[in-house]
Amino acid sequence: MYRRRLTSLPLFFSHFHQVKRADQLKIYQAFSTEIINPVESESSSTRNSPYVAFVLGGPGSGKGTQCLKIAETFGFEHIGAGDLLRKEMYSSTEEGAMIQKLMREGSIAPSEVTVKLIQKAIESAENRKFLIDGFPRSEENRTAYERIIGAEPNFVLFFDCPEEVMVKRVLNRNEGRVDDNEHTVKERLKVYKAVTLPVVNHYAKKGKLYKIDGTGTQEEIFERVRPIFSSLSSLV
Ligand SMILES: Nc1ncnc2c1ncn2[C@@H]1O[C@H](COP(=O)(O)OP(=O)(O)OP(=O)(O)O)[C@@H](O)[C@H]1O
Ligand SMILES: Nc1ccn([C@H]2C[C@H](O)[C@@H](COP(=O)(O)O)O2)c(=O)n1
Ligand SMILES: [Mg+2]
Repeated sequence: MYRRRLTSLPLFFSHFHQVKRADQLKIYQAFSTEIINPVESESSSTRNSPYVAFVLGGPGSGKGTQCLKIAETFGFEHIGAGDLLRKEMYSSTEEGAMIQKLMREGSIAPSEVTVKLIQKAIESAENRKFLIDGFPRSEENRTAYERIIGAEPNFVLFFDCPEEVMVKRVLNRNEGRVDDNEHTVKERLKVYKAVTLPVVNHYAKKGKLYKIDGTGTQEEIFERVRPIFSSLSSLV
């Protein structure tokens, strides 16, 4: 069954041409989407475990916006790690107060807290296909997920966007977020470069990373994302 389903893949990948980078990683490039060593794994839904895509990118790179479109078009459940933490933040607990402080500083919450919230969201959903948006933000997040959930993601989407574009989007967001201000966005960018980009590189080396050009209109970006999910619909 697995082999038969994979026969559609060469068709999909024929839209991409292979190029070699200086570091010898193979990259399949189509328009602005790079698939670094694409790996197709057996359909998780057939094994009854969740099918998971992590969604990464800097603050304002468009993760949440694109996740909404993917969820609507391809039937994935969208779990925003930041959204879960924000919900927790508004609970009048000690943990809520701690999260609020971290968010204002642009820091990352303790991995155990975030992973437990994600675990609860996965377990309470009827859907078995998930987009986990804004996670893992650090190597510690990543290893905590592997330890607590006992699995790796099926693949990772990464929205690559210039810093000035991200800052402009964040400062125009106007959703009342405690971290949407010039000071916090600068801190978040520092954390992103120092702590999140190594996680992106980890998945690139493992052949699990789809790198998407995050510039242009929301629609243009979604057209770069669409083929990835279209090619999956026969697998998951
Ligand atoms: N392609 C785009 N062009 C212009 N504005 C965009 C685009 N994509 C998203 N936006 C807007 O930019 C802001 C940030 O987008 P979004 O919330 O999706 O980013 P994010 O990556 O989830 O950021 P964060 O990590 O801070 O949650 C939002 O106001 C959104 O409407
Ligand atoms: N894995 C995560 C995800 C998010 N946070 C905190 C820190 C972020 O600045 C904030 C907002 O997240 P976003 O909505 O931008 O994904 O939430 C975290 O600590 N750990
Ligand atoms: Mg977001």
